[in-house]
Amino acid sequence: MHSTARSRQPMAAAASRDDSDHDSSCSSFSTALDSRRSWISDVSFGSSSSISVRSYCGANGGDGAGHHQQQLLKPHKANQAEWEAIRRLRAASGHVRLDHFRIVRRLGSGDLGNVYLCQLRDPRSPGCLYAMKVVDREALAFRKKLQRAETEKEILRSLDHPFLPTLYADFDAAHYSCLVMEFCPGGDLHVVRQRQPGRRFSICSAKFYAAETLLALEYLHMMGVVYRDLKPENVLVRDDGHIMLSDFDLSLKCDVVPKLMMQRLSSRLAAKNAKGSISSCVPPMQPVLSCFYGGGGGSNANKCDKRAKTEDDDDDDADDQVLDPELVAEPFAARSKSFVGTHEYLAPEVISGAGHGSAVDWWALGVFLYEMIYGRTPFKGEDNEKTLINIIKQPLGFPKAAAAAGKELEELSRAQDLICKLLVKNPRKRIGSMKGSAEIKKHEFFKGVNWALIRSVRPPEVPRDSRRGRSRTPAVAQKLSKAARDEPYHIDYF
Ligand SMILES: Nc1ncnc2c1ncn2[C@@H]1O[C@H](COP(=O)(O)OP(=O)(O)OP(=O)(O)O)[C@@H](O)[C@H]1O
Repeated sequence: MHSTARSRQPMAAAASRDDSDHDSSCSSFSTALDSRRSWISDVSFGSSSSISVRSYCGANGGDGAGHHQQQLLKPHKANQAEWEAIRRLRAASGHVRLDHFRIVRRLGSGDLGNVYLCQLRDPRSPGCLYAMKVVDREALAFRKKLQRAETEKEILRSLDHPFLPTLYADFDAAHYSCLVMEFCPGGDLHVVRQRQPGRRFSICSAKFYAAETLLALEYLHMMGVVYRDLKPENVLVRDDGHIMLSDFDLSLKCDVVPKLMMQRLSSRLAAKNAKGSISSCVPPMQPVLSCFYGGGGGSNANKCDKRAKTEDDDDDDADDQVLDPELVAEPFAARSKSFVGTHEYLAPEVISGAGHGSAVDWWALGVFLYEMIYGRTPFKGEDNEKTLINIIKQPLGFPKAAAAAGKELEELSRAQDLICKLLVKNPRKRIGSMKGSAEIKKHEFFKGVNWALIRSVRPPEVPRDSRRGRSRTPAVAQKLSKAARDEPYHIDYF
């Protein structure tokens, strides 16, 4: 259905994506737009107490002391070469500036600006590569999209998670704003999928990518960010094969108040948990998802099934229940009427304009999982308008299973069950809408996923250079001659 990666490039024109407030009625849909393109027509609402965009520094930012502190506090990046190189630079020059970098090539273009691969001119940091997003503030102000760029910057500054981008530095140069982030050499999941047999991921690969994406969304929700633009094109692959969710210009930032939710638990299980014995299918220090390695998983899974059944049986015994508190940090109060996202991934409540919150990300996770497994999105119509009608009206269906059998078939039916629960049209009845990610993580499809150690799992695919143990640095960037290091930079390069 989506023949090539090219056909899914965002279109250049984006009349409907701006910061202006707009009634989110269906009449504003442009059916000519690429259905894979993200866009926004924004009316945010809600009680002012529930939505507040926090400002981390002055409007024009710059790599100054204002948010220095914030950029130094990235525990996940401790000892990482790229991070250390930027820290050294800051210590030596006080600021990070455009002329500290050499642009290697353009990585891509988005609605807001261009992204370049670049490297530091500092000879002490050979091979440190970065992705620099450059936006022309004057042009954006003219197109009324400056606020989106500011929101993206603000969100990026606040992130520190292995599956989300690290903002190493941000600064202004003339009327350009530059964001220096991690470079992902593995491309995006849309492109990666095109390379798979039948242009579909295996269930195990889909499970891996969905699990990491779920963790990224969980963290974002905990930070009060509703992502609103999940699609394979926005899931980039790092040099180690793990994912990085990118592109936050459509995200909604709001306050989140963590809640203690009480869940019913059998007294036996509660006692077990209290002793530190956590119910899990995978032994605590086993950094694998069994299905990625074939062997060994089956027996584990069987045991797990049996244990789960025993616990379920316990749960059925109402006299034997205790209440177990569970911390849920989900931006339940977030509400927006923006018509925002990518057509094929829009949740029904976005289309109806009834107002939406964080449940839109769980809907999008369902579409994402569906597309990874079946190679197409579930409600795609002949044009954008038909796609939107299908999302609202068409019941969810699955293509006939191809040659799946045995364990693969079992996994497929678990995946289908999760997709059904994520693609519930009523957001209040959708999985995740009551207890956030915790509810989804417990679904049978993710049985065996060691959430805490998924970072140590070998991903389904690792970008070629790193797998061979070579530097992932492209040849062009590996050795920077003195002349290249010192060559003047031209702001009109952009
Ligand atoms: N950190 C990165 N590493 C490698 N490539 C990147 C990185 N960030 C972005 N890119 C590439 O640059 C392109 C443009 O990125 P950007 O975040 O501006 O946009 P986008 O998703 O296309 O934009 P939008 O949806 O906002 O129009 C992406 O499609 C991706 O291919």
